[in-house]
Amino acid sequence: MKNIYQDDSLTLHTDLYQINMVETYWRDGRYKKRAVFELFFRKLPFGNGYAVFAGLEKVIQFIQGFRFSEDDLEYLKNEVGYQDDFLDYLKGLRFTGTIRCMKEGELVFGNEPILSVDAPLCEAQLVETALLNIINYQTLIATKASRIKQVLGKEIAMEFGTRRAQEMDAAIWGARASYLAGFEGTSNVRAGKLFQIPVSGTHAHSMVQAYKDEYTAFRKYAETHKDCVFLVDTYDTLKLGVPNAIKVAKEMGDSINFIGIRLDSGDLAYLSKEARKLLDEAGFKDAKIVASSDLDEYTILNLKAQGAKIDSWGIGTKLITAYDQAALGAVYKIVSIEGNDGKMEDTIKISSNPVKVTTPGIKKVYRIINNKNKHAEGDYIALEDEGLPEKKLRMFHPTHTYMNKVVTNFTAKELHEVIFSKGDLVYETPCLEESREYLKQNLCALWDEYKRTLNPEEYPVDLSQKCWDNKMRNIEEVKEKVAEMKAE
Ligand SMILES: Nc1ncnc2c1ncn2[C@@H]1O[C@H](COP(=O)(O)OP(=O)(O)OP(=O)(O)O)[C@@H](O)[C@H]1O
Ligand SMILES: O=P(O)(O)OC[C@H]1O[C@H](OP(=O)(O)OP(=O)(O)O)[C@H](O)[C@@H]1O
Ligand SMILES: O=C(O)c1cccnc1
Repeated sequence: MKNIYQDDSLTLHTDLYQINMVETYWRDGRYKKRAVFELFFRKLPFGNGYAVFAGLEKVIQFIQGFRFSEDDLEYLKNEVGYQDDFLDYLKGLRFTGTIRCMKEGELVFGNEPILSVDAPLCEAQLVETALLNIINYQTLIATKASRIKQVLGKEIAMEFGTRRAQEMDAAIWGARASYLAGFEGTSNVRAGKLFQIPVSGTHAHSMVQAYKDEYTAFRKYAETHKDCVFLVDTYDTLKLGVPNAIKVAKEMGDSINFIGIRLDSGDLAYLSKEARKLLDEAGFKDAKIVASSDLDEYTILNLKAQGAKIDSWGIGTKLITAYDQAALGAVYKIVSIEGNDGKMEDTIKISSNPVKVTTPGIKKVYRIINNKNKHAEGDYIALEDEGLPEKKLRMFHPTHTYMNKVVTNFTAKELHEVIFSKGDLVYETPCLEESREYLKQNLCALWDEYKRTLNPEEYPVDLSQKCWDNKMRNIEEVKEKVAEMKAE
């Protein structure tokens, strides 16, 4: 069936309720009220000690292209039933607000604003869904990839997940997030082209099956390619696969670059150790062993503990689908709104679950770096307009306030950059390589205790005294108001 509408804009990449709320604000005349929303997640994914922020580049693309197309408006009129006057308003709508955000490759923790949108209420509301969609996925995959890299150290990690990804966009942006997080490359050629990520690849079992035997398949491949990694597990890894790879490598000599072999099934520890012996005995001490097959940080760690002789790792399904945790759970919450007198007023959401009570007010996030050892002491969230003490900073846990410390001789690094100012892009986006390097530096400044993959220490994310007092005051005020409303 031919679709009558073009997929020519991303602005409708939102939930219907956002447009419905916007219609209410617009008809009520409230739509231009200044509002500030913050995007954050509550709990670190995978039980990790940190998350890696990714998604800003796509957020920028989305905001720059934010406008309803003629086709979008036609659809909203014909199929959803909005009226012409409201559609006229939507037609002229552009993003005119200010966005502050952490840089890609920043380390991020629970309950701290990654991004804030300060814009007319309608605009801030309409971008929510897309921003969450982008950041939730890319940050999740970057974090998973970083966990895997923590286990691998300097060993090569290749992203192989496209065929198992949740559709094409996920494959592309997941490959980018993995590279940002320290992977050495991807098998996805389009991601390579779009983001200048190194691409590499071996060959599949189908090629061996197409030629019926490994010797012919490897030989034909070697006659057509300089760099060769032969997949040796189609029939019998140690009796047929590896010997055939060695035979072809010897025959072809310097006319090929025999990089090594790939194992994709069976006992990867045992097979890699035995294959290593065969390759060494044949004089191919530099030949590498690549492994793939449902790998993740747990299997890799276990294979290493078994003394597996694997040099390079192809990682697909469990990375690109964030197999053990499907969503990051980031949310977008309003923290301040312009009141009738034009002044900004804090807003709070109360919940019976204490972790779901939001922190009101426009805030800044600082990373407190110890000047002596250059490591992070924790993150400090302060109200936008409060100054930071220069000499002595008291940090305390926002829930367990008895957990506290005084930090001296520190540098407070503000983590938000202004990305859009009054609708204009003012941020110079670093290239992917720079963001990748930035993450490496950030990880160096994080104590190992937060980086281990199993039961890491909890990194402090603290509120300033003013921010904490303000939250408590807001909670009391709302409780009083609720009590009054109940009494009426
Ligand atoms: N020595 C090992 N220790 C722990 N896990 C291993 C070891 N060797 C392989 N694995 C993992 O065990 C799983 C084996 O998967 P499975 O039995 O489904 O198939 P396979 O051996 O890969 O064969 P096939 O691809 O033909 O299904 C994979 O996740 C692999 O990473
Ligand atoms: O295991 P993953 O981490 O998801 O890595 C990607 C997988 O994709 C390929 O298998 P597939 O069976 O799709 O094709 P093949 O015939 O090339 O083995 C490859 O051999 C890996 O096993
Ligand atoms: O190049 C490979 O070996 C590869 C690429 C994608 C998926 N599986 C394997």
